[in-house]
Amino acid sequence: MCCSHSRPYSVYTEYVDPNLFFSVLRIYLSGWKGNPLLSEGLLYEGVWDTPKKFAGGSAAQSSIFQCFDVLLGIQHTVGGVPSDFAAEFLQEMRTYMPPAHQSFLLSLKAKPSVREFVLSKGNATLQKTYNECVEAMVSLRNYHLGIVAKYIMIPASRQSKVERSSEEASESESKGTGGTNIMDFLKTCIAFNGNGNMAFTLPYDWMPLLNCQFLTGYREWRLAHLVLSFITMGYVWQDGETQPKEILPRNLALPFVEVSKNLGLPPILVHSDLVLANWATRNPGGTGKKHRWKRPAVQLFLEAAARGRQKGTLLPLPDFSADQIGEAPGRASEPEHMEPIAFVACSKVHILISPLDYVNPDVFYSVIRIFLSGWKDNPALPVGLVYEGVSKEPLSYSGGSAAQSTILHAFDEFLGVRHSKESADFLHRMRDYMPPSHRAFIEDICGAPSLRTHVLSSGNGQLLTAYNQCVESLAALRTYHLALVTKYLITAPSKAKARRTSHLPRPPQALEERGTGGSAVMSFLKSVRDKTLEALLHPSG
Ligand code: HEM
Ligand SMILES: N[C@@H](CC(=O)c1ccccc1NC=O)C(=O)O
Repeated sequence: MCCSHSRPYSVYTEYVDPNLFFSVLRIYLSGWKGNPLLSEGLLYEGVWDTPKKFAGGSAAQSSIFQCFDVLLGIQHTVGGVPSDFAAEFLQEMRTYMPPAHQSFLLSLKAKPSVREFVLSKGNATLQKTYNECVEAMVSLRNYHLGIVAKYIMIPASRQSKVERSSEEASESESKGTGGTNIMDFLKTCIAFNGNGNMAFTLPYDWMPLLNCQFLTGYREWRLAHLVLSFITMGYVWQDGETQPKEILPRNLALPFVEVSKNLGLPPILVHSDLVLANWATRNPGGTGKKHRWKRPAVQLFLEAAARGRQKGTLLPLPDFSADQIGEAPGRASEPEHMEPIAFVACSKVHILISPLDYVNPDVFYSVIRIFLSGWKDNPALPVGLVYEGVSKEPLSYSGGSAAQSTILHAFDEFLGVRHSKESADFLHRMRDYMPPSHRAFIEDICGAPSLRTHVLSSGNGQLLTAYNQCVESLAALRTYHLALVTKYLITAPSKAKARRTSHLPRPPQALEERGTGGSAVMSFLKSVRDKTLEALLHPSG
């Protein structure tokens, strides 16, 4: 199907200058319907007595996409919230097409769609081809989103900056507010898809130089790190592990390094991007607990399979941020409450790991995992990545890993678990990938008097039992995690290899032996679990 090709778009976007398009050409395409500049419409003198409203010229009036939609049985949203009226809009756009095109669409609509035909046949090959066509449409529309961002959103944000700065004249110039407003850019990259989930547009072809001075407040800096890290991972691994990008372009590298320095984080995707910052309130205006449902905000992992370049896979992740554990009953300062707190905390994490069961292990391994991979201890990018404009030498950073989650580090220190030198070295290195306040929190726990020594010296049997329950539940959690890792990293890939055909890309091989954080997975995780058990106290005498 011809839409598997985005070349015609590339040709167009190669020679039309975005600023010229936005500030000179675009107005001549505008109409007088829904246009505040001509809100009453236009009077066609001598033709009609009253002004008429007509929409401006738009590629939505091209019959080709609509034709594919009808053929493939793709249905667009009808009604709903005011901004969600795709079907009505596209229908109206048909009235701007030449009548021959309109009647062609009508004749297509009158027949059963290809979708119905494919469904009725129950033929797997036919279904696969059909799905490829649908995916090609998605890919093309994603590509188009990028074009819209490049030709409208980014020039618009520049213009609003120019308007602002002409008001503030020399003041803003002296502050060096050149480049694109990073927040406008981030908003442009993150768009809502039909399900209300946020999705990304990849800016590889049009990434402007971003100005971080527009970021206000910690939350915005964290959002910037989250988005820039996703774009970076997508960029580096877009063509798979055999052809990683070795240079991160300046327009991405410079703001990413600046944002990272500001936050005290490394310039790579970290656990605090993927999990901790990756949620949003479902209904920001709503009140009451029901309305404050958290959900992952940016969960799109970028996959370059089949040259589509802009596909995505949703990765549902639990949010196991420390604030949830704060809901546990009891007060930390009182020893008798120690058991409920640590126990509830561990079992909460346990519950929160479970939802991962619904992430398909094949998809995780073959599609998603590569985008968590880093450029340290990774044979696919052994020398590291050059951050253009930052350093001539390549820099090495470990990939995103839950070993960067603060919670088990905190429990280990709190309970006095001592790991082997090799595991401890790795885990300590992972602390450099945490937000500095998390690192400091762990250090505070290390600096406090030892709970384990206190329990031992207290001679209090109840306290010792409570302590041991906590250690056991921590070890049980690690045993559970080991089973999860076996399912996702051992069983699934070996089954995938044994199968000859799959719609998924060939599973990557570079990190077969290692975790995305760089550890020697099974021996590391077993040692960490076994050393946890070694912390158990035995009543003396
Ligand atoms: C698909 C699911 C998962 C896989 C395949 C997986 C895999 C791994 C691997 C390979 C490591 C070793 C470190 C590295 O090199 O990256 C690791 C460590 C770790 N993972 Fe997971 N993980 C998964 C989900 C989770 C979840 C949901 C949690 C949430 C609590 C978690 C918590 C940890 C922790 C805390 C460590 C550090 C070792 C420890 O302290 O026990 N993992 N994981
Ligand atoms: N280190 C793991 C992946 C991992 O850490 C992970 C897997 C699923 C969901 C979240 C994860 N890490 C979060 O920071 C791996 O080697 O595949």
